[in-house]
Amino acid sequence: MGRHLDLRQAFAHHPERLSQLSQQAPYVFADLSKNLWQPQTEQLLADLAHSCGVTEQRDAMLSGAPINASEQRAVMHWLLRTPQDGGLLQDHPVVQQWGGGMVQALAQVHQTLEAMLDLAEQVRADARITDVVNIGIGGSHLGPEVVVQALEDWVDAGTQFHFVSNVDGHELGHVLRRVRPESTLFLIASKSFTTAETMLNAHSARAWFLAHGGSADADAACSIDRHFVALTTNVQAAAEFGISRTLGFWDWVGGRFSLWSAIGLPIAMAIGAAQFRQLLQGAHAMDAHFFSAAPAVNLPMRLGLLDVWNRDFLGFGSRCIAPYSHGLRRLTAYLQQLEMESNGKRITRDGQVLEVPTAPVVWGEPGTNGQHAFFQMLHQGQDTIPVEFIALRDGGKYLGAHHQSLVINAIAQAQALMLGRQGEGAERDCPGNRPSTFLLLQALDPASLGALIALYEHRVFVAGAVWGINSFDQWGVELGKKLAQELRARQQSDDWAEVDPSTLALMQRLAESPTHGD
Ligand SMILES: O=P(O)(O)OC[C@H]1O[C@H](O)[C@H](O)[C@@H](O)[C@@H]1O
Repeated sequence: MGRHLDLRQAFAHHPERLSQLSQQAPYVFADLSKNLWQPQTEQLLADLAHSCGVTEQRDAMLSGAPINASEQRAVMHWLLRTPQDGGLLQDHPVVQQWGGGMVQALAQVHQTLEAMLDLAEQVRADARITDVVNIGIGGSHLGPEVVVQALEDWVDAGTQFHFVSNVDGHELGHVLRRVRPESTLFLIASKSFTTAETMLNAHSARAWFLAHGGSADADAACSIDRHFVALTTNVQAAAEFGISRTLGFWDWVGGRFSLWSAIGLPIAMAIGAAQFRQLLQGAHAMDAHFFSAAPAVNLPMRLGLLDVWNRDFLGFGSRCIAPYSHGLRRLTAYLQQLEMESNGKRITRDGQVLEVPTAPVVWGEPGTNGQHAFFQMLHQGQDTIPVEFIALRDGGKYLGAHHQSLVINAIAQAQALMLGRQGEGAERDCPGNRPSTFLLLQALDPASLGALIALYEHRVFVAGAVWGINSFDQWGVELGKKLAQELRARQQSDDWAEVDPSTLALMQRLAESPTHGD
């Protein structure tokens, strides 16, 4: 049913294969027929999902239950794009059961959304602001960056958006050399407002601002108050930093799920309030599909189960994402955090070591560039690597011939992976029978992009629910941060005073005494 399936034979004997293994979902058409599975496979996987209680776990998320158990938090990023009246979910039986707490949470969501959109429109109307610098990392960076880049057709040409994330001074320096304090707005984006890279970048930006004509005096024309905004759940820490304008959000919004919240302010500034609402609307349409559609025609369910099939039954250790769209050139980086930080885990929710592999390595680059870089391995390498093509039905205003060429290349590559080539000599032959998924997005517009991102969020949920892991915490990132803090303290301590702070001396000293007190 899996590795022994010959896709060429399957299509030859079952012309109905495409219609059985593809479907339309909101803004996205998915062709799953070139994967190494059969309709019966999907039925068995649906039985597996049923036995793992995936639907019950999904409904628990919709009820506002604290399903992120290790942090005792609800998981409600989907609430951020739910209309005040519940929208397409208002008749859902679980929503019908919502208590006052959920109703109040939804009201707070809309209160914050209106404040955020008002601020966004104020900045867009202020001709003095020509540059917006978002300082944040991880979920406080990747989501806003991919959306602002993807929706550049809607971005006001009069304002430049910069995303600074790395602690490497080159990145912040590159931006500061190109902006002026009086025409720049700094967004300090950090859910915790403690992340070391973001805090150092924020302090350096403030120092630069004050050294180049900015003032700490709230009444000054070019003041911290007017030129810095904090996006965080930690309002107190933002105030201590000296920022008076803060847009807050809630603990039940995970960092990698936060672009729909105040973290999305740079998006709203870039595309405007109306288009930001379209982004939310597209995601909500996908939410309603995920929470309501039957498993057999529930695209996030089918894709999440396909991920389990490819990883655990076929043993594929990675998945290549190939967006055939320059606008989606940062999508893979975003999906790496979404998928690998959510499901890159070995312990189940009840503390047991998992016997099966979980999240694959997610990697890739836009097409057609990938065809000139790593597609050789995909066609003739020793490992089978599932490929995920993402193409646009409507290429927008850019040069029709270019879009046609782009989509034809994507389709041809999927076909070549499946068909392969035989009989032209060992070095020229391609084995074929290599799986791929083809996602055809309506267009690169706010609603379609919102739906696509929501599709990936829910797909990650489904795979995590089958594996029985908590897809919403990320304890693995704490150790490195802790060791970095200890190393910084050791480097500044007396007993290391004689150690040359150069990297090599540090590495040698660490080799002699790996941990504190050695
Ligand atoms: O938004 P912040 O609190 O600054 O956190 C930024 C990032 O820090 C860590 O890397 C977490 O693993 C990420 O999930 C988070 O997005």
